[in-house]
Amino acid sequence: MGTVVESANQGAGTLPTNKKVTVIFVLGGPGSGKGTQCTNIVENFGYTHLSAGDLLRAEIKSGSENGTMISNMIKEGKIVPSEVTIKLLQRAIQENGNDKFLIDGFPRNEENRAAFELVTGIEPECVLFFDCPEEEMERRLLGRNQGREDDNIETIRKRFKVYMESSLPVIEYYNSKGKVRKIDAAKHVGEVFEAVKAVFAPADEKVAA
Ligand SMILES: Nc1ncnc2c1ncn2[C@@H]1O[C@H](COP(=O)(O)OP(=O)(O)O)[C@@H](O)[C@H]1O
Ligand SMILES: Nc1ccn([C@@H]2O[C@H](COP(=O)(O)OP(=O)(O)O)[C@@H](O)[C@H]2O)c(=O)n1
Ligand SMILES: [Mg+2]
Repeated sequence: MGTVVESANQGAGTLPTNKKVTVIFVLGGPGSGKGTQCTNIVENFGYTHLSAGDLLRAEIKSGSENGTMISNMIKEGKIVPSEVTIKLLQRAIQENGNDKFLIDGFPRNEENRAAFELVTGIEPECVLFFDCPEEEMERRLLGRNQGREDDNIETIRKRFKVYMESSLPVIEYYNSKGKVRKIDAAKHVGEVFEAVKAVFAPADEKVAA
């Protein structure tokens, strides 16, 4: 299995402004620990973290004309139309000085995936997939305490259904292209990060460590 560093030229894409970037998609069910591990990766490997959910929540707060629509979709656990989310991601990439991005919680369905590829021309370097049993994800979401309107049991069930029906096929698509790095996300945060590090660190560094 190639590491991120070994295959550094495969994941590049060029945005309309000609900015060349490397992108890793960070996927997994709601509550699998995507955001938590992205924070660790940022601290250790110099990536910039872009959470699609965070960008959508910021868009609601900014008083955007799409705010009510986005808010209603999130409360129902539905996936916001790609056009909206991709614009936010593109803007965030272009405004940032970094050229290495973790895109967390996107693409969440086939429409997200195909539209992003078409609009940005970016192919992900690889896909980090946090695999976690539903009952553990449910426990984590109910204990998250971030005041999120979608972290209630009714919406959580809807999000799990959307994940199974719409998001897992995207992971399967990338798996068939050999891009998925599957991580057992049911373990403690530190243990999960050890597995994440193995994806990022080149083989020679692993031997030296
Ligand atoms: N490995 C873990 N074990 C236990 N709790 C975790 C773990 N990873 C994250 N959490 C907690 O679970 C909740 C969901 O994690 P988060 O990173 O927000 O997941 P996601 O972005 O995939 O929804 C948070 O309260 C977080 O602190
Ligand atoms: N690509 C995306 C990502 C999130 N979202 C919406 O934002 C919600 C929260 O996403 P999130 O990534 O912050 O949620 P977690 O998986 O981190 O719990 C999702 O349930 C969707 O309603 C979306 O519509 N499209
Ligand atoms: Mg998250």
